[in-house]
Amino acid sequence: MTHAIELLSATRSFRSDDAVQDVTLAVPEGAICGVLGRNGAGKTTVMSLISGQDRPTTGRVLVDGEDPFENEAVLSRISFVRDNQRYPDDYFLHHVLGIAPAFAPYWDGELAAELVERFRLPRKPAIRKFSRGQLSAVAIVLGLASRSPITLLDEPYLGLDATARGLFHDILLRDLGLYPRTLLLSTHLIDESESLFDHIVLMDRGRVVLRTEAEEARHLAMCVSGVADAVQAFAADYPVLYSHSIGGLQTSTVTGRLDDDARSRAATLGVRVKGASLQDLAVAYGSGDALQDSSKEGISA
Ligand SMILES: Nc1ncnc2c1ncn2[C@@H]1O[C@H](COP(=O)(O)OP(=O)(O)OP(=O)(O)O)[C@@H](O)[C@H]1O
Repeated sequence: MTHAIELLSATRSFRSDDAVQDVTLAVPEGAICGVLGRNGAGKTTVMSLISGQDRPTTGRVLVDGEDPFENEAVLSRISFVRDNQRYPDDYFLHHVLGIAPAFAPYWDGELAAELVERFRLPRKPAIRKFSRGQLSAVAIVLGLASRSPITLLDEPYLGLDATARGLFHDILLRDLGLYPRTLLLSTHLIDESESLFDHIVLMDRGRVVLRTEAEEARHLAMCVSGVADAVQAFAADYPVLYSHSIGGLQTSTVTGRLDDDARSRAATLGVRVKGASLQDLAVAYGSGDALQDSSKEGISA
């Protein structure tokens, strides 16, 4: 399998703190990879390393098999659109759209025009006066219309209304179908974007705690809830990722497939069980309790 992006034991330290620690991951060419994790987990730092805007303190980052840092040939194939993209104070939308093709050799003006129209982006006022959602829409226009073989979208949904989010999904899938490329997307709106991903990288405190194909993630774990004693009896058979209790009730996320055995055991014990969603996994791994378990699982994308 050809990997568009590889990180090999990459660490990025700032003074004594590691923003990203010993990260190893590989994203196959043409995949849509969700990069998930709590605030400060290291998602933006990973994208900065991949886009050559930053360099690992130790370890390696490879894009199409090469170090992207100061590598013009590689950088010309990457678009990195951040959540806090800055524009000059006097810039209007037409300035941004006018200058974008100079930085994006695969730029498609027709797609940009369609997105501007469908996101209802105004020609006036200046971009600095745009609402939070309009700024996100500008970032999406740049990210999608660049048609870069490697596209990194860092939290593209901030402030976007539900219609605009649906539009983004539709156009993203349509355009990637027509012009396949490798896409990394970080988001906290996990439930909404889950269906987009074919790979998942889940980070916590600078480390990758789970990397897997999205399909596998759907069968990785179960959430069981009910009276604490019964939940604990059920969970005794599985590695527990995360538990929380209120009063005498408990919910636990446990590693294991929701199969007929699990269902009948849950029925016998009188607890509710369901397959863990990606959001459930993100909560479980983000609790910190699951760090050791995940490395034991040895899950890899
Ligand atoms: N330039 C820097 N100097 C010092 N610390 C930094 C720097 N950049 C990032 N960090 C730290 O590295 C950690 C990871 O930050 P990062 O922005 O990658 O997280 P994130 O997962 O993108 O978070 P969020 O979801 O809140 O955007 C944070 O603790 C952050 O404070």
